[in-house]
Amino acid sequence: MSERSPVITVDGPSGAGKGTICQLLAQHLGWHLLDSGAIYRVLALAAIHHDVELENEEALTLLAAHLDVQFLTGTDIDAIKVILEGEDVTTTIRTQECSNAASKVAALPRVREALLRRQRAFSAAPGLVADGRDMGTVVFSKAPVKIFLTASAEERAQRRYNQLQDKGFDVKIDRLLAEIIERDDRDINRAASPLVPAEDALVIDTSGIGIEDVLKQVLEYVRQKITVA
Ligand SMILES: Nc1ncnc2c1ncn2[C@@H]1O[C@H](COP(=O)(O)OP(=O)(O)OP(=O)(O)O)[C@@H](O)[C@H]1O
Ligand SMILES: Nc1ccn([C@@H]2O[C@H](COP(=O)(O)O)[C@@H](O)[C@H]2O)c(=O)n1
Repeated sequence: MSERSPVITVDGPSGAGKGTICQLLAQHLGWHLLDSGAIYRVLALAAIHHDVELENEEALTLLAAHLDVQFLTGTDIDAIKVILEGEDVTTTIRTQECSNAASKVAALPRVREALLRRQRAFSAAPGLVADGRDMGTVVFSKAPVKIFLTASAEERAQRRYNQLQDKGFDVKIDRLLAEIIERDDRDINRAASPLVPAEDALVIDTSGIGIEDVLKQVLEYVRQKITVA
């Protein structure tokens, strides 16, 4: 990691608003963006494509070390394309199947280890906004600004429901809530890099707080901690 490039880490459970806030923050600051969850999602999809079992740590570690993935940024930071082995998988990696598979492969310590260098390589001038579960605790543990976003499971399920309904998907909120609880449980209780706020992170419970107000709180905190434009 380049010592001169500051990193803002944003961790938290699924649906807490990390992706939304990280994109707005990176856009506002003109910084790079790391969506680390996308890397785990791509690995899970590669495993499915290559018939690798999601519990096979050895094979998955090898796959992770040689993962042929590209993140293509156009003029717009919110239009990042994800390319796996030459195929555009931007939409496919967002399916529920990939979400669940990602949280299974992410529980394996050697897989996480194999992806560390790839994630740290995103750190570059003028700065990086890093979105994930262990950005502040492990990947960028020396980051000068650490934020942990959370919200009740019910509110996160409702947000996901609204998001999927807007996209025309027919979904059941009970099923979304059950999947969120199951994924939280796996992420929080795994031995390797569990989902937990860094000791020096600002924790923001976004339940009942709109996106603009969360962004305002985050920006105020960033300005308290480091000098930014
Ligand atoms: N504070 C908020 N209030 C209401 N809706 C929100 C808020 N933050 C985010 N959302 C909405 O909730 C949905 C999920 O947000 P987002 O994708 O940013 O979550 P996430 O934490 O990145 O989840 P994941 O880890 O699963 O990718 C989006 O539709 C987003 O617009
Ligand atoms: N730093 C990270 C990021 C993600 N994960 C795992 O991947 C799953 C998908 O992540 P999204 O942020 O895209 O929803 C997530 O449930 C985690 O299991 C991780 O372990 N570490």
